[in-house]
Amino acid sequence: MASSTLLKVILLGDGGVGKSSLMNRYVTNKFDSHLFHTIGVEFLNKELEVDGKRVTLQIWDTAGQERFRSLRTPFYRGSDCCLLTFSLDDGQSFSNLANWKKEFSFYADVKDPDGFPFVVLGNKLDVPERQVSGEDARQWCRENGGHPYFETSAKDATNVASAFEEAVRRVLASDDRDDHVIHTNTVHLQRKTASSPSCC
Ligand SMILES: Nc1nc2c(ncn2[C@@H]2O[C@H](COP(=O)(O)OP(=O)(O)OP(=O)(O)O)[C@@H](O)[C@H]2O)c(=O)[nH]1
Repeated sequence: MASSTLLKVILLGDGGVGKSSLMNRYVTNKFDSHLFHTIGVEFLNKELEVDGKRVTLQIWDTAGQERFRSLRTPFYRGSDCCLLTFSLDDGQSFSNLANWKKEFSFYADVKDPDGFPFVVLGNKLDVPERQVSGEDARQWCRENGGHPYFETSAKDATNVASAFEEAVRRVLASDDRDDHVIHTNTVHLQRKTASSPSCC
């Protein structure tokens, strides 16, 4: 019987840092330079194999703008991994990482935030006007739980797949629960496409 592990990964970070773009780049390999702000949450599924293990990644993209807070927070529970995202050309989005970690941990009911599989993404690596150095970002990660750090570009696809794969590795390393396993002859997961995202 073919089986796959279902993992829920959630993207958080300020509005405009590139969460939707990262999800779209990873799942559909496309980039849109005129994306609208997300309202609430959307998700796409991606199937992949990591270290010989089949995984169905359910990627949840959330609205980063403060006014959508009450629409996104109900979807944090049950996340296996959280991608804390900021933009390398926006120092404020980096300063806000701690708030995002706190908001996620509260609404997802995470008892030990530093032990949870967070992965930090500094996006828009392709933009020359950089405001956050790699050293500052790595230091923040070291001081806040030792989370892995990736500098990505949704625009030119740099490091996007590596970041999601590392997220999967972190979860698999931290979690052997059997309740993630789905059997493909008993459960049919509908593949979502970028043209018809699920929107809540
Ligand atoms: N140059 C460059 N632009 C990017 C990159 N990623 C996203 N963008 C652009 O940044 C803008 C915002 O991207 P989104 O993906 O909508 O950002 P978001 O974090 O989902 O925003 P919210 O939905 O408001 O939370 C869009 O114009 C994107 O085209 C990147 O890696 N490089």
